[in-house]
This record gives sequence, C-alpha cells and structure tokens, in this order.
Amino acid sequence: MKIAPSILASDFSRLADELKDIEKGGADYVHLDVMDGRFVPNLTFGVPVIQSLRPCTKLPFDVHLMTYHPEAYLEGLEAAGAHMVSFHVEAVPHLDRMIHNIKDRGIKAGIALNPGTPLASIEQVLSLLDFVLIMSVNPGFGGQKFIPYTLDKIAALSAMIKEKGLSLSIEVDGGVNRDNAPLLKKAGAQILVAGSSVFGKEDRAQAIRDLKV
Ligand SMILES: O=C(CO)[C@@H](O)[C@H](O)COP(=O)(O)O
Ligand SMILES: [Fe+2]
Repeated sequence: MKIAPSILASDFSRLADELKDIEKGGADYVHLDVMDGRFVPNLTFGVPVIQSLRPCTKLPFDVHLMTYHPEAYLEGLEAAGAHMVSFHVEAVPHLDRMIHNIKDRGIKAGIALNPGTPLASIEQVLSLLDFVLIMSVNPGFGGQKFIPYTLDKIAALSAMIKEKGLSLSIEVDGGVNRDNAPLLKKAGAQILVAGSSVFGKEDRAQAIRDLKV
C-alpha cells in the first residue's frame, strides 16, 4: 500500500517542515488539493505554492484538481514537476482530450469521481488512465467521515480493471484511517490519501505505518 498524505491537514505556516516530516516518516507521495472555490465550496492554493514547495522534498507530487477548467493549471504543474494529476469527471466535458493533455506532458493522468458519480462515467477512457481517484467523502474539506458505500465502488472498479486486463492504480481519498485501511486494501485500493489521520497525529511515521496495511 502506498500512502499519500494530504497537506490540507498540515500546518500551512510550516509547509516545508511538514513535508520533511512525512518524507522522513515513510510517505510515498505528497497529495496536494487544489480547490477553486467554485467546483467545491472551499479555496486552497494553486500553482505558485506548488512550485515553491518543489525544492522542499524529494517526494513525488500527486495533484488533485478540484476545479473547473483544470486544463488551465497543467502548464504550471508541468513546470512544478508534478508526478501525477487527477481532475474531476464532473468538471470536464472532454475527458479524452484532457487525459492526453496531461500525458503528453509526461505526467501520470487520473480521473477523480465524487461518491455519487457512477463508474460508467469513465469506462470508455479507463484504458487511457494511469489511475482513478475514488472520493470517499464529498470533496472540499478535510476531516470528514468516510462514506461506507464507496467500498463497493472500489471493489467494482477493481473487478472492471481486471476484466479489461488493465493495470491502472486505484487511489482512495477522504476519511481514510487505520480502521478502514484494511477494508480499502481488500476492496482493491493501492494508494491511500490521508490528511487528518497523518497530520493530525504527533508521530507521523507511526501514523503512516498504521495505514500501510
Ligand atoms: O480531496 C480531499 C478533500 O476534498 C482530501 O484529499 C482531503 O484532504 C483528505 O483529508 P482527510 O479526509 O484524510 O482528513
Ligand atoms: Fe484530495
């Protein structure tokens, strides 16, 4: 299991130190939640902050775009050395074009799905994707409660991927903790995003170990 701590739950006044702490603690990626205050009812940070964080850690950047017009961020994210970028299927009418736009820049492409959005919305483009991000809370805020029915969705996606003979990864985001991590693994998740369950703990290394089921 790979762990991607979300800096949304970190101390924004000490971002460089927070990144060093999770790198030392065994994180696999840094999850960066970009919110535009329109697609979701919250506003976080954009490309300039992500670019300024790049020299602070060796960890690969996993950028989750909760925005309309996510294509507008790609040039800056490419310059910031983003490793993987996900955008929301609910925000983009041209999935095929957007996936190629990401991959042509040498960035791994993922689509994020809100809890209520069916898997059928991405079935046609599944073979083009490097990963799918299943939201297990409604996007916009950290610290929310995990929505249990998303476990079935993860299992169904995992079966769909196998049936099609594909090898993309399943990432899960929202309310992930040490209690549901084993269930998420069993359902087929390979990357767990964790905000409060890592940054909310004093000992980040232990928190990351607890999630590495
Ligand atoms: O994308 C989002 C929220 O919209 C997440 O990445 C959160 O930042 C996860 O935080 P926790 O639910 O783990 O506290
Ligand atoms: Fe996220």
